[in-house]
Amino acid sequence: MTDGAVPAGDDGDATGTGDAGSTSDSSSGDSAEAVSCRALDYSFGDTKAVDGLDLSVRTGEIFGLLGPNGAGKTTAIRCITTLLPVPPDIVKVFGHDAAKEKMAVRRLLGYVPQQLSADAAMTGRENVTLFARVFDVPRRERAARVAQALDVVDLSDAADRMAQTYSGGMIRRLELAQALVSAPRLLMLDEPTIGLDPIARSSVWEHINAVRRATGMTVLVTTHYMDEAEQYCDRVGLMHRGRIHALGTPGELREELRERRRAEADEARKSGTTGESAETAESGEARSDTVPTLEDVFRDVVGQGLEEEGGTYRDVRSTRRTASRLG
Ligand SMILES: Nc1ncnc2c1ncn2[C@@H]1O[C@H](COP(=O)(O)OP(=O)(O)OP(=O)(O)O)[C@@H](O)[C@H]1O
Repeated sequence: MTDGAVPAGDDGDATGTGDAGSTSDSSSGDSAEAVSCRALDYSFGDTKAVDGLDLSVRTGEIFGLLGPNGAGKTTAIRCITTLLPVPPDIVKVFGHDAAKEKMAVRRLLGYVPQQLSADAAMTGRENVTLFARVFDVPRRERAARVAQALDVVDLSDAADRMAQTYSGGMIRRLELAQALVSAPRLLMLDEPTIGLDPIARSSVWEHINAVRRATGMTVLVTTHYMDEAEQYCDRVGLMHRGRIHALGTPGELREELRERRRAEADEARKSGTTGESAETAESGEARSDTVPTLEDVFRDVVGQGLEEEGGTYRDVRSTRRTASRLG
Protein backbone atom coordinates (compact mmCIF):
# COMPACT_ATOMS: atom_id res chain seq x y z
CA MET A 1 0.00 0.00 0.00
CA THR A 2 1.40 3.41 -0.93
CA ASP A 3 1.38 6.41 1.35
CA GLY A 4 -1.24 7.94 -0.91
CA ALA A 5 -3.88 5.43 -0.03
CA VAL A 6 -5.63 6.00 3.28
CA PRO A 7 -8.07 3.11 3.08
CA ALA A 8 -11.27 3.43 5.02
CA GLY A 9 -10.96 -0.08 6.34
CA ASP A 10 -7.31 -0.05 7.40
CA ASP A 11 -6.90 1.11 10.94
CA GLY A 12 -3.19 1.76 11.24
CA ASP A 13 -3.41 3.38 14.68
CA ALA A 14 -0.65 2.16 16.95
CA THR A 15 -2.56 3.53 19.93
CA GLY A 16 -5.58 1.41 19.04
CA THR A 17 -8.23 4.08 19.58
CA GLY A 18 -11.65 3.05 18.35
CA ASP A 19 -13.80 4.68 15.69
CA ALA A 20 -16.92 6.31 17.04
CA GLY A 21 -17.79 7.89 13.68
CA SER A 22 -21.17 6.25 13.24
CA THR A 23 -22.39 7.37 16.64
CA SER A 24 -21.04 10.89 16.60
CA ASP A 25 -23.25 13.96 16.57
CA SER A 26 -21.17 15.16 13.68
CA SER A 27 -21.38 11.97 11.64
CA SER A 28 -22.84 13.87 8.69
CA GLY A 29 -19.58 15.78 8.53
CA ASP A 30 -21.42 19.12 8.53
CA SER A 31 -19.06 21.70 9.89
CA ALA A 32 -18.05 25.15 8.76
CA GLU A 33 -14.51 24.14 9.62
CA ALA A 34 -13.09 21.52 7.29
CA VAL A 35 -9.96 21.04 9.40
CA SER A 36 -9.15 22.15 12.88
CA CYS A 37 -5.93 21.55 14.82
CA ARG A 38 -5.62 22.84 18.37
CA ALA A 39 -2.13 22.91 19.87
CA LEU A 40 -1.04 19.92 17.80
CA ASP A 41 2.36 18.47 18.79
CA TYR A 42 4.20 15.67 17.03
CA SER A 43 7.74 14.47 17.71
CA PHE A 44 9.99 11.92 16.10
CA GLY A 45 12.20 10.96 19.04
CA ASP A 46 13.90 14.18 20.09
CA THR A 47 12.84 16.05 16.95
CA LYS A 48 9.80 18.21 17.50
CA ALA A 49 8.30 18.24 14.00
CA VAL A 50 5.03 19.99 14.92
CA ASP A 51 5.05 22.30 17.91
CA GLY A 52 1.70 23.60 19.16
CA LEU A 53 0.15 24.02 15.71
CA ASP A 54 -3.18 25.87 15.59
CA LEU A 55 -4.88 25.60 12.23
CA SER A 56 -8.36 26.19 10.93
CA VAL A 57 -9.26 25.46 7.31
CA ARG A 58 -12.67 26.71 6.24
CA THR A 59 -15.04 24.58 4.22
CA GLY A 60 -14.66 25.22 0.49
CA GLU A 61 -11.42 27.19 0.57
CA ILE A 62 -8.01 26.44 -0.90
CA PHE A 63 -5.65 26.76 2.05
CA GLY A 64 -1.89 26.81 1.50
CA LEU A 65 0.54 25.67 4.16
CA LEU A 66 3.83 27.34 3.26
CA GLY A 67 7.18 26.73 4.81
CA PRO A 68 10.77 25.71 4.21
CA ASN A 69 12.11 22.20 4.28
CA GLY A 70 11.60 20.66 7.70
CA ALA A 71 8.97 23.19 8.85
CA GLY A 72 6.65 20.32 9.78
CA LYS A 73 4.13 20.60 6.93
CA THR A 74 4.16 16.93 5.90
CA THR A 75 3.97 15.79 9.51
CA ALA A 76 0.96 18.04 10.13
CA ILE A 77 -0.73 16.74 6.96
CA ARG A 78 -0.08 13.13 8.00
CA CYS A 79 -1.61 13.79 11.43
CA ILE A 80 -4.73 15.18 9.74
CA THR A 81 -4.99 12.17 7.40
CA THR A 82 -4.76 9.90 10.51
CA LEU A 83 -1.60 8.28 9.09
CA LEU A 84 0.17 9.47 12.25
CA PRO A 85 -1.59 8.96 15.59
CA VAL A 86 -2.74 12.02 17.55
CA PRO A 87 -4.39 12.32 20.98
CA PRO A 88 -8.18 12.87 21.14
CA ASP A 89 -9.71 16.35 20.76
CA ILE A 90 -6.74 17.86 18.94
CA VAL A 91 -7.43 17.30 15.23
CA LYS A 92 -10.88 17.40 13.63
CA VAL A 93 -11.99 16.97 10.04
CA PHE A 94 -15.50 18.28 9.37
CA GLY A 95 -16.11 17.88 13.09
CA HIS A 96 -14.85 14.28 13.25
CA ASP A 97 -12.08 13.57 15.73
CA ALA A 98 -8.95 12.16 14.07
CA ALA A 99 -8.22 9.99 17.12
CA LYS A 100 -11.71 8.77 18.00
CA GLU A 101 -13.36 8.70 14.56
CA LYS A 102 -10.53 7.68 12.34
CA MET A 103 -12.62 5.85 9.74
CA ALA A 104 -15.08 8.72 9.41
CA VAL A 105 -12.15 11.08 8.81
CA ARG A 106 -10.58 8.79 6.21
CA ARG A 107 -13.83 8.50 4.28
CA LEU A 108 -13.94 12.27 3.84
CA LEU A 109 -10.49 12.86 2.45
CA GLY A 110 -8.30 12.32 -0.57
CA TYR A 111 -4.55 12.57 -0.15
CA VAL A 112 -1.79 13.08 -2.70
CA PRO A 113 1.50 12.59 -0.86
CA GLN A 114 4.85 14.01 -1.88
CA GLN A 115 6.15 10.53 -2.65
CA LEU A 116 5.12 8.72 -5.76
CA SER A 117 1.78 6.97 -5.38
CA ALA A 118 1.27 5.67 -8.93
CA ASP A 119 2.52 2.29 -10.12
CA ALA A 120 4.69 2.45 -13.27
CA ALA A 121 3.78 -1.06 -14.35
CA MET A 122 0.04 -0.41 -14.51
CA THR A 123 -2.03 1.68 -16.90
CA GLY A 124 -3.55 4.97 -15.75
CA ARG A 125 -6.97 3.31 -15.57
CA GLU A 126 -5.64 0.38 -13.52
CA ASN A 127 -3.97 2.77 -11.08
CA VAL A 128 -7.17 4.72 -10.50
CA THR A 129 -9.23 1.51 -10.31
CA LEU A 130 -6.94 0.24 -7.55
CA PHE A 131 -7.68 3.36 -5.51
CA ALA A 132 -11.40 3.02 -6.22
CA ARG A 133 -11.28 -0.51 -4.76
CA VAL A 134 -9.18 0.54 -1.76
CA PHE A 135 -11.61 3.37 -1.03
CA ASP A 136 -14.64 1.13 -1.34
CA VAL A 137 -16.24 2.79 -4.34
CA PRO A 138 -19.22 0.47 -4.97
CA ARG A 139 -18.39 -2.13 -7.61
CA ARG A 140 -21.28 -1.18 -9.94
CA GLU A 141 -20.20 2.49 -9.95
CA ARG A 142 -16.49 1.82 -10.16
CA ALA A 143 -15.85 1.85 -13.93
CA ALA A 144 -17.85 5.05 -14.42
CA ARG A 145 -16.21 6.81 -11.45
CA VAL A 146 -12.73 5.82 -12.65
CA ALA A 147 -13.51 7.09 -16.17
CA GLN A 148 -14.88 10.33 -14.70
CA ALA A 149 -11.81 10.89 -12.51
CA LEU A 150 -9.50 10.32 -15.49
CA ASP A 151 -11.61 12.66 -17.60
CA VAL A 152 -11.46 15.44 -14.99
CA VAL A 153 -7.65 15.41 -15.17
CA ASP A 154 -7.61 15.09 -18.99
CA LEU A 155 -6.15 11.62 -19.06
CA SER A 156 -8.97 9.79 -20.86
CA ASP A 157 -6.95 9.43 -24.05
CA ALA A 158 -3.90 8.10 -22.18
CA ALA A 159 -5.90 5.98 -19.73
CA ASP A 160 -4.89 2.65 -21.22
CA ARG A 161 -1.20 3.43 -21.58
CA MET A 162 1.29 2.23 -18.98
CA ALA A 163 2.03 4.96 -16.41
CA GLN A 164 5.74 4.62 -17.17
CA THR A 165 5.10 6.35 -20.50
CA TYR A 166 3.55 9.41 -18.79
CA SER A 167 5.33 12.74 -18.39
CA GLY A 168 5.88 14.19 -14.90
CA GLY A 169 2.82 16.43 -15.23
CA MET A 170 0.64 13.52 -16.40
CA ILE A 171 1.78 11.41 -13.43
CA ARG A 172 0.82 14.17 -11.03
CA ARG A 173 -2.58 14.43 -12.71
CA LEU A 174 -2.95 10.66 -12.47
CA GLU A 175 -2.24 10.87 -8.73
CA LEU A 176 -4.87 13.59 -8.54
CA ALA A 177 -7.37 11.25 -10.24
CA GLN A 178 -6.47 8.53 -7.72
CA ALA A 179 -7.29 10.90 -4.86
CA LEU A 180 -10.47 12.20 -6.52
CA VAL A 181 -12.05 8.86 -7.39
CA SER A 182 -13.59 8.54 -3.92
CA ALA A 183 -15.21 12.01 -4.28
CA PRO A 184 -13.51 13.42 -1.16
CA ARG A 185 -14.83 16.52 0.61
CA LEU A 186 -11.29 17.44 1.58
CA LEU A 187 -8.36 17.06 -0.82
CA MET A 188 -4.90 17.21 0.76
CA LEU A 189 -1.94 17.73 -1.53
CA ASP A 190 1.66 17.65 -0.33
CA GLU A 191 3.82 19.66 -2.76
CA PRO A 192 1.63 18.79 -5.77
CA THR A 193 3.78 20.60 -8.32
CA ILE A 194 7.28 20.02 -6.99
CA GLY A 195 9.76 19.40 -9.78
CA LEU A 196 7.28 20.13 -12.59
CA ASP A 197 7.91 22.68 -15.32
CA PRO A 198 5.82 25.88 -15.25
CA ILE A 199 3.34 24.64 -17.87
CA ALA A 200 2.74 21.34 -16.06
CA ARG A 201 2.45 23.23 -12.74
CA SER A 202 -0.28 25.49 -14.02
CA SER A 203 -2.04 22.54 -15.64
CA VAL A 204 -2.14 20.66 -12.30
CA TRP A 205 -3.54 23.77 -10.61
CA GLU A 206 -6.14 24.34 -13.32
CA HIS A 207 -7.42 20.81 -12.75
CA ILE A 208 -7.49 21.25 -8.97
CA ASN A 209 -9.39 24.50 -9.42
CA ALA A 210 -11.87 23.02 -11.88
CA VAL A 211 -12.77 20.23 -9.45
CA ARG A 212 -13.02 22.67 -6.59
CA ARG A 213 -15.38 24.89 -8.58
CA ALA A 214 -17.51 21.93 -9.67
CA THR A 215 -17.77 20.21 -6.28
CA GLY A 216 -17.10 22.82 -3.58
CA MET A 217 -14.37 20.51 -2.28
CA THR A 218 -11.99 21.95 0.33
CA VAL A 219 -8.28 21.85 -0.57
CA LEU A 220 -5.35 21.86 1.85
CA VAL A 221 -2.05 22.12 0.03
CA THR A 222 1.58 22.46 1.03
CA THR A 223 3.95 24.26 -1.30
CA HIS A 224 7.31 25.99 -1.48
CA TYR A 225 6.18 28.01 -4.47
CA MET A 226 5.11 31.47 -3.30
CA ASP A 227 3.82 32.39 -6.74
CA GLU A 228 1.43 29.43 -6.66
CA ALA A 229 0.23 30.30 -3.18
CA GLU A 230 -0.34 33.86 -4.27
CA GLN A 231 -2.24 32.88 -7.38
CA TYR A 232 -4.29 29.91 -6.23
CA CYS A 233 -4.76 29.93 -2.45
CA ASP A 234 -7.62 31.75 -0.73
CA ARG A 235 -5.65 31.85 2.52
CA VAL A 236 -2.16 30.81 3.54
CA GLY A 237 -0.42 29.90 6.77
CA LEU A 238 3.31 30.55 6.98
CA MET A 239 4.78 27.63 8.90
CA HIS A 240 8.19 27.59 10.52
CA ARG A 241 9.63 25.22 13.12
CA GLY A 242 6.40 23.36 13.69
CA ARG A 243 3.92 26.19 13.99
CA ILE A 244 2.13 28.89 11.99
CA HIS A 245 3.65 32.35 12.31
CA ALA A 246 1.32 34.32 10.02
CA LEU A 247 -2.11 33.59 8.61
CA GLY A 248 -4.41 35.33 6.17
CA THR A 249 -5.11 35.91 2.50
CA PRO A 250 -1.95 36.60 0.49
CA GLY A 251 -3.21 40.16 0.01
CA GLU A 252 -3.81 40.68 3.73
CA LEU A 253 -0.37 39.39 4.66
CA ARG A 254 1.32 41.61 2.11
CA GLU A 255 -0.71 44.65 3.16
CA GLU A 256 0.06 44.03 6.85
CA LEU A 257 3.77 44.02 6.08
CA ARG A 258 3.42 47.17 4.00
CA GLU A 259 1.70 48.86 6.96
CA ARG A 260 4.43 47.72 9.35
CA ARG A 261 7.08 49.08 7.00
CA ARG A 262 5.23 52.38 6.68
CA ALA A 263 4.98 52.67 10.47
CA GLU A 264 8.70 51.91 10.82
CA ALA A 265 9.60 54.48 8.15
CA ASP A 266 7.37 57.10 9.85
CA GLU A 267 8.97 56.31 13.18
CA ALA A 268 12.47 56.63 11.74
CA ARG A 269 11.57 59.89 10.03
CA LYS A 270 10.04 61.33 13.20
CA SER A 271 12.83 60.40 15.55
CA GLY A 272 15.55 61.30 13.08
CA THR A 273 17.98 60.33 15.80
CA THR A 274 18.28 56.65 15.14
CA GLY A 275 21.78 57.03 13.90
CA GLU A 276 20.84 55.48 10.59
CA SER A 277 22.40 56.99 7.53
CA ALA A 278 20.32 59.13 5.19
CA GLU A 279 20.75 56.39 2.61
CA THR A 280 19.32 53.69 4.92
CA ALA A 281 16.39 55.90 5.91
CA GLU A 282 15.68 56.60 2.27
CA SER A 283 15.74 52.92 1.38
CA GLY A 284 13.36 52.23 4.29
CA GLU A 285 10.95 54.81 2.92
CA ALA A 286 11.20 53.45 -0.57
CA ARG A 287 10.55 49.95 0.80
CA SER A 288 7.45 51.14 2.63
CA ASP A 289 6.00 52.35 -0.67
CA THR A 290 6.48 49.15 -2.65
CA VAL A 291 4.03 46.27 -2.32
CA PRO A 292 5.90 43.40 -0.62
CA THR A 293 5.81 39.87 -1.96
CA LEU A 294 4.80 36.80 0.08
CA GLU A 295 8.49 35.89 0.18
CA ASP A 296 9.11 39.31 1.86
CA VAL A 297 6.36 38.50 4.36
CA PHE A 298 7.93 35.17 5.15
CA ARG A 299 11.35 36.73 5.56
CA ASP A 300 9.89 39.39 7.85
CA VAL A 301 8.03 36.89 10.01
CA VAL A 302 10.74 34.28 10.46
CA GLY A 303 13.87 36.24 9.63
CA GLN A 304 14.82 34.24 6.56
CA GLY A 305 13.63 33.17 3.13
CA LEU A 306 11.79 30.00 2.25
CA GLU A 307 14.75 28.37 0.56
CA GLU A 308 17.34 29.14 3.22
CA GLU A 309 16.51 26.55 5.86
CA GLY A 310 17.30 22.86 5.69
CA GLY A 311 19.52 23.12 2.65
CA THR A 312 18.08 19.97 1.15
CA TYR A 313 15.18 21.40 -0.80
CA ARG A 314 17.00 21.16 -4.11
CA ASP A 315 17.98 17.59 -3.30
CA VAL A 316 14.37 16.76 -2.53
CA ARG A 317 13.23 18.46 -5.69
CA SER A 318 15.78 16.67 -7.81
CA THR A 319 14.84 13.30 -6.38
CA ARG A 320 11.12 13.79 -6.75
CA ARG A 321 10.68 11.03 -9.29
CA THR A 322 7.65 12.39 -11.06
CA ALA A 323 9.84 15.30 -12.16
CA SER A 324 10.93 13.09 -15.01
CA ARG A 325 9.39 9.79 -16.02
CA LEU A 326 8.61 6.73 -14.01
CA GLY A 327 11.40 4.19 -14.19
N1 LIG B 1 9.97 9.70 9.89
C1 LIG B 1 10.72 10.63 10.49
N2 LIG B 1 11.65 10.29 11.40
C2 LIG B 1 12.41 11.21 12.02
N3 LIG B 1 12.30 12.54 11.80
C3 LIG B 1 11.40 12.94 10.90
C4 LIG B 1 10.57 12.02 10.19
N4 LIG B 1 9.76 12.72 9.36
C5 LIG B 1 10.08 14.01 9.52
N5 LIG B 1 11.06 14.16 10.45
C6 LIG B 1 11.63 15.43 10.91
O1 LIG B 1 10.58 16.27 11.35
C7 LIG B 1 10.80 17.61 10.94
C8 LIG B 1 9.63 18.08 10.09
O2 LIG B 1 9.63 17.34 8.87
P1 LIG B 1 8.48 17.45 7.78
O3 LIG B 1 8.75 16.45 6.71
O4 LIG B 1 7.16 17.40 8.46
O5 LIG B 1 8.73 18.93 7.24
P2 LIG B 1 8.20 19.59 5.90
O6 LIG B 1 7.86 20.99 6.23
O7 LIG B 1 7.12 18.77 5.32
O8 LIG B 1 9.46 19.56 4.98
P3 LIG B 1 9.58 18.97 3.49
O9 LIG B 1 9.19 20.09 2.62
O10 LIG B 1 11.00 18.62 3.40
O11 LIG B 1 8.70 17.78 3.38
C9 LIG B 1 12.12 17.62 10.22
O12 LIG B 1 13.13 18.00 11.15
C10 LIG B 1 12.31 16.20 9.78
O13 LIG B 1 13.67 15.87 9.68
